[in-house]
Amino acid sequence: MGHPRPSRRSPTARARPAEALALAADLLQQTLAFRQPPDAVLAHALGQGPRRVGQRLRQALGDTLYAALRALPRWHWLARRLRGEEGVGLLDVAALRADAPLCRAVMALAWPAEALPALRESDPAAAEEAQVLQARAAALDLAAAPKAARLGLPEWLLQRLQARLGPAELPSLAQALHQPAQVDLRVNVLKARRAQAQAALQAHGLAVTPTPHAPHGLRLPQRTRLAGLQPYEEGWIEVQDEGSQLIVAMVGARRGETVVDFCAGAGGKTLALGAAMRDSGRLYAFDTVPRRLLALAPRLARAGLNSVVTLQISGEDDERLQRLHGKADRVLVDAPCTGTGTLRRHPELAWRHDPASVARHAALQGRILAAAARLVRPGGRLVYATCSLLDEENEDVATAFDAAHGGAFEPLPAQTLLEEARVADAAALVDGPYLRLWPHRHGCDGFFAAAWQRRD
Ligand SMILES: C[S@@+](CC[C@H](N)C(=O)[O-])C[C@H]1O[C@@H](n2cnc3c(N)ncnc32)[C@H](O)[C@@H]1O
Repeated sequence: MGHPRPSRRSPTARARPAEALALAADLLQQTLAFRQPPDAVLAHALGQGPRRVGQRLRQALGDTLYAALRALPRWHWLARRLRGEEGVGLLDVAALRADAPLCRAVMALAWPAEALPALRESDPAAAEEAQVLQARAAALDLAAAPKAARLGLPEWLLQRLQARLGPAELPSLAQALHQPAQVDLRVNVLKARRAQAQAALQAHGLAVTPTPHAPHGLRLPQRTRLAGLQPYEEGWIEVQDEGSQLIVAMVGARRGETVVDFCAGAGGKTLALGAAMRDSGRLYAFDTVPRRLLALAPRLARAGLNSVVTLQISGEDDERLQRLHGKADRVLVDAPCTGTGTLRRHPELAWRHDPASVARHAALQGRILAAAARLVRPGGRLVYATCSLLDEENEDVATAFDAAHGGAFEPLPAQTLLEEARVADAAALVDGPYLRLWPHRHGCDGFFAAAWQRRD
């Protein structure tokens, strides 16, 4: 059964200051339609129309939308209990989206304490409403709520994570996934050394420290505007999570080699591979989505990379790939995945995916990995990576590849590859032969990587 589509009108067009919570509810409804990510919903809704929303309210609405998405089943359970509903079941996202008053209550409950002054300033009645709801919710006993509400993640995801980590560790993972992420930077070794970039950023007053593991990484404690700063404008640094940097370290690309970034997207890892190759040899960046590859061009220019060849492919079986069969020294498959390792940054992904989409991704991942493997030369290296937390997209894909290609590809232990790349404390980053990063254990996004060498 279909649900009413959210209004296509810009909410700002009818938002008076007294309607801040209605606007908030509208933002949540639009986000849960999954036509665009929350940042785009916010930019679209608040960035045009009569500017009746002040800067402070804008910021507060953004913070609240993310806070709501991060623990959605908890707010949903509380909101329905406050409506007097007993025995509230699991969150049904489509039903929530269709229920504007419920969305309003969810946003009121999720409104962070530090953002309440901004609400009070622009809409005192809404601030009063939020405070009353929050006080009433504080009197409810969350212990009676389903586990998904207590931990703030969907049931299907919790089941899988619990099977993997056990019940004791699950709450600390859930808590870590609900925290906003820090900002990691990768120093572009073509242009600067890490200490040099750190000093330059500190000169701008930024509290930047080296990342614990990645040799070229720096960490900022929170989101910071980098545009306009000399180290950024001159291409010394690039925003990249430490986990992504560690995946590139596993590829071990060197000067003069032929390297393929099979799922390059907007090229986060391509840029790091190009720097590792000192802009020599040949680096191919493939993707099926042209708009992503287009976004790569200015980033290549800023990073000073000339050796990258971008190619939009129709899919993993594009015939033009045959020319590269058996030729590449290294192939990275940074596969399309559910992104469950990045929920700190993209909390909406928990609500966009379900077991069926996990299965679809796993099937696609297996096909892409098998196709990409054909490009590896004898003695060359293949790396498969995801930013998913789920075995189905990680170990299961690697194991299925072993079963089908074990005669031709020998698994390489991640720890050895990381140590060769001068990654600090590599032993803490691996699980068996694989790189396995968890937000609550390693403080970065969740990542997985497996590597093989093609037998001669
Ligand atoms: C995880 S993202 C890549 C992120 C990128 N490597 C980075 O570091 O910024 C996966 C990418 O795979 C692309 N993709 C999806 N299906 C593909 C296929 N059959 N062959 C190649 N790329 C594909 C998607 O368009 C998406 O950009």
